[in-house]
Amino acid sequence: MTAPVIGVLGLQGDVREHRAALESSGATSTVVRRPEELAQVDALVIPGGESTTIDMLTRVVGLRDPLRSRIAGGMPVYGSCAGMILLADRVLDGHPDQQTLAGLDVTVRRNAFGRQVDSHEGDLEVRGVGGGPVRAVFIRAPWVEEWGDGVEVLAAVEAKGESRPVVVRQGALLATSFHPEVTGDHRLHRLFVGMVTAA
Ligand SMILES: NC(=O)CC[C@H](N)C(=O)O
Repeated sequence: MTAPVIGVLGLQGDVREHRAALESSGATSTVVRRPEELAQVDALVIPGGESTTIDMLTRVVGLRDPLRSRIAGGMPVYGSCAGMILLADRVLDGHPDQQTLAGLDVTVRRNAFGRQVDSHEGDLEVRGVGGGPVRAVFIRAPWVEEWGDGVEVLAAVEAKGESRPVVVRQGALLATSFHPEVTGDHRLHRLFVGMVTAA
């Protein structure tokens, strides 16, 4: 079987690191910055950054509607951090003008972990990812506050007295609150490439 072609949305964030992680997980990777480039890919990674900025830039470059329709049409997408926010159907603490690409039946809270712990790390068991805990690097990260029946919670952390999902999956959509591309551990990218191959 030929390797799936997975695009990395190249408007902001760790584009090079995501591409390297995808390539080492058996995919061919490419950068997506224009609608013509989106049309060439089987699947997409949306890196972290600032969700309001990425939202604004997708509109500027004419990618917002093509992205929304590819996602609604079942294209596999992995969103990390701001990418999780962009996939969410509902956002708490968003900017008043902020919109998302939608698809994932979750409500996410932006910057959920609060000021004292803007950035932190921890080891997490992720369902479906073998080989021991994953080092999770959270940077002004969101968490999932509500989720629909079709959403599988693959990992959660305890915060403010409750269990907060930080890795979720719904069909061909995968989202993490943290940044796996910065640790050199490619198991989450491998999970996603497996989802793309199966789709
Ligand atoms: N590391 C990140 O992607 C941070 C996300 C950012 N706080 C936002 O709301 O978009």
